[in-house]
Amino acid sequence: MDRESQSLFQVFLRLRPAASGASVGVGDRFLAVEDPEPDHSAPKHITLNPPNDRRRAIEKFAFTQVFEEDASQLDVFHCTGVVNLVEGVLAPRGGEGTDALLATLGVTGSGKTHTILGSRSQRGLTQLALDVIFRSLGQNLLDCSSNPTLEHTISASDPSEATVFSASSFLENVYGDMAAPSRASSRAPTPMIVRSSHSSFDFDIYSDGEDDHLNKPTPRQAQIYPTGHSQTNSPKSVRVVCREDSVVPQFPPKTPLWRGQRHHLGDQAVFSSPSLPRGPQYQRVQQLTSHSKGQGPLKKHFMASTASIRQKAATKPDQPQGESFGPSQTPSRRLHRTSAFPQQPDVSALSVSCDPSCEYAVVISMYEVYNDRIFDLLTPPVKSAATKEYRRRPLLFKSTESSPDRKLVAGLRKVVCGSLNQALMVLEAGLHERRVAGTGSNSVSSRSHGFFCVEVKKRAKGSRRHGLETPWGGSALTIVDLAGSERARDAKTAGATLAEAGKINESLMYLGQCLQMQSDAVNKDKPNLVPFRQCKLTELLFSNCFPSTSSYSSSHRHRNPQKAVMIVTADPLGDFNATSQILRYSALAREVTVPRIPSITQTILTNVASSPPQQFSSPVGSPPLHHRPFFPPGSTGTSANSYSPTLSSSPNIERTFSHPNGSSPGSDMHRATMEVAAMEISRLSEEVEYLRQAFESERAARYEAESHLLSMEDRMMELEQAIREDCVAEFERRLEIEMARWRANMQVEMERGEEHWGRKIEVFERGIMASTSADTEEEENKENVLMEDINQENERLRRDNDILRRELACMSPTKRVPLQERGSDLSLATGAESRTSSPKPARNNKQNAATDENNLRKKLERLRVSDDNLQASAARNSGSLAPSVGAKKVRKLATKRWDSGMDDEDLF
Ligand SMILES: Nc1ncnc2c1ncn2[C@@H]1O[C@H](COP(=O)(O)OP(=O)(O)OP(=O)(O)O)[C@@H](O)[C@H]1O
Repeated sequence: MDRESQSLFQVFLRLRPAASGASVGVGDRFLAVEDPEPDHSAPKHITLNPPNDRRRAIEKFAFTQVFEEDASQLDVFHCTGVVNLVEGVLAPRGGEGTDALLATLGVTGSGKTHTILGSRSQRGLTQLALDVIFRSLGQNLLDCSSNPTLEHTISASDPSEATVFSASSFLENVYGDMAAPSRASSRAPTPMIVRSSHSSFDFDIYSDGEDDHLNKPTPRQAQIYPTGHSQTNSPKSVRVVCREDSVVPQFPPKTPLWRGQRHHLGDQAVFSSPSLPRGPQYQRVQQLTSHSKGQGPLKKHFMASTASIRQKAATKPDQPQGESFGPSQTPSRRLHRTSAFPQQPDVSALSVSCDPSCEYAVVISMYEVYNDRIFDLLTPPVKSAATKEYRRRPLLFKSTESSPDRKLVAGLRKVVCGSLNQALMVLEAGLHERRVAGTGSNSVSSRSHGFFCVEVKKRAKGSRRHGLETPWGGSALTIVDLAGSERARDAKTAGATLAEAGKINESLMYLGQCLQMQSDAVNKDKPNLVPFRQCKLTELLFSNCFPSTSSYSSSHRHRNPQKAVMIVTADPLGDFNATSQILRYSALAREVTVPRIPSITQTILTNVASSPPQQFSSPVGSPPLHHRPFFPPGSTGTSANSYSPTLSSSPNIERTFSHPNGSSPGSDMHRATMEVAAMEISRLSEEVEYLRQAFESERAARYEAESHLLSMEDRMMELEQAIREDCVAEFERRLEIEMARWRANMQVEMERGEEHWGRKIEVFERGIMASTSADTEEEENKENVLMEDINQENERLRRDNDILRRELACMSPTKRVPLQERGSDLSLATGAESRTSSPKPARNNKQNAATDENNLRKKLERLRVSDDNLQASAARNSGSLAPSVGAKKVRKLATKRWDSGMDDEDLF
């Protein structure tokens, strides 16, 4: 058995064409395809020349086959043996069939999705495989519309706890789901206008479905990509949109295409070998598909147009690149009309045999592996009550009761399709849910590993006739579009998209380990210990690769290990490091050659007159080996031409050395051995020299790095110091500000307090004043009463005075009544009356007058005394608080008294 057939995967390499308008060779093309070996029509080997670094090793890789840039979708379809895979699944010769896996692997933007799902005008391997399957099944295919119990019976015999739908009910549900637009979370629309995030102008690229249009660069485009780099590799993150994106016909059509429709069934058993040699047949295929050769990298596969319709964050100029839109931002759901699906390449001439004694059913399911979890793409997300976000439930990859020996994705939604169109529409619906985002490397970059499963169920015909439903068996073709590895720097991803990229790269790393282990195992005849349980992706890809060893297997039907094909895609003008890494772990064989400059060894070698052809064989896929000197292309000297190393067709690489002149082996064996030894010594010493130089340069680089590290540490310390000082200064400045503010506040508070107390004192004073004035008023009232009394007394006395004066004036000395007889006022009055009524004798008149005078004086004296008393009592009453008022009154009284006194004196 040859080594290639022992591999778990056949590995093909497909090179992506350069961006349209780019001239090959202008950019740094680092990958060269070796000419096919004489016994092979197609190339199998490539050489990887590190750009701009002649000291790096030149690596050679072997693949099952290499597809150059001009290979069409049909070439890839034929030569990768998809038809073989389909045949294995249909099992025309009876039995359960063989599961098949077809996957693409590569750096982001290298053309994986293009290969698997095609472009707007070219179908991908998925559509072609589906076409062949439906065409091949023909009349043996059952449809839910004609077999109402089909759905039920498939569901009953499905081992994976799946929910089975008929295509018509599923599509009606999906396309009639009015809530879908608001919740579809994975794909946002691509705007018609594409803006370069680094340029100030709009950059519009429209596709009208014609390849030529796509391939012609606009003047602006040519300006942006003058050196031939593809857009997808451009750091300018240009988004490519298609005109049809904005004019996608309304769906569903008025007459649903799936109702009562059966696809045209091609003739049976027209089987074409997928392994077309590169002879006339290959040429014919190339001629047939020559129209598709102009595919440029600007084309989108037709599903990608859906993706672009719902393109996410990075396509919006104002959105941070790579970020996903929320569900609410997703506009209406627009899916393609089946007539809008591309029809080319045409595989109507192809079909494979199916088992004529069996009836078949095609069941489709889709899921994606995102962040190492499996999500069903055909089950709509459910709105979470807590977060109000649409979420999908992750599914388990496990053994179920019905499949104890085999792990399956449990709980998927599966759709029974009766025609190619139905299958394409289900595929479209599933892709609609798949996560994509625009990154700096690819405008429609897959952010998850997408799995498209076509289960071909099979059972013996006529089992229903006897009322017994035989359970369905069968196999599946799984088509996988892996997410691309990417470098965050190039992809310019951030946030969630960056985290996604981390998970993608991690799962691809595990996949790489598995692939490397399998190639090591094949090359070294070691047991196949592939560590595929490290992540979901590798589990899904590898767990069916091995024959079942479970104890259950005896009681269950035997399953063949799956047949697997991996198509590695690479852009020869893309990122060298990322591409070489993928090639390293995916290649079936690898050889590393240390480059050397022609030296004295060559001279020795050229002087060797003759040497027998020598064959050296070395295992490949092992850690880098240093083989015989390899003369890089372009190096001078005959030896470069003489020793052109080639990788053999087998994964085991062999190097054959032959003399250009084809001269016969030397007669002297010893001499030949010595020459070979000399060659080897020379080579080894050159290698030693090279390694010494490499070591020296590495050491110098290390010193440089260390000194750089030290200076960086110093710089860090300085920076830290500066930052600390800045912090202190800032702290002090703020403290100062705070203190000033505190002081100002304090001042304000104090003023407020003073004002407050001032107001309180004022109120208190007003209270005191109010009480004082009340007292004063009372005193005044009392004084007024006294004054009134005094005034009355004065008035009375004045009257008395007047009376007395009148009496004095009117009275003759003889008739005058002596004053002493009037002891009191009353007696005065009565005396006056009595004097008027009884006159006295004249002899006593003088004496009486003198007495009267004395009486009057005494009386006046008494009055004066009574005034003093009044004054004293007034002073007593007024108290200490109003002495001035008392004094004033006293002075007033005194004035009155003296006025009265004057009056009295005037009287005398
Ligand atoms: N063989 C090809 N012929 C023409 N165009 C191609 C080819 N391969 C890739 N392209 C173009 O290159 C661009 C990127 O390709 P694609 O989306 O398939 O990359 P990818 O590897 O799937 O990227 P990712 O991993 O980010 O999803 C697309 O515009 C596609 O049309």
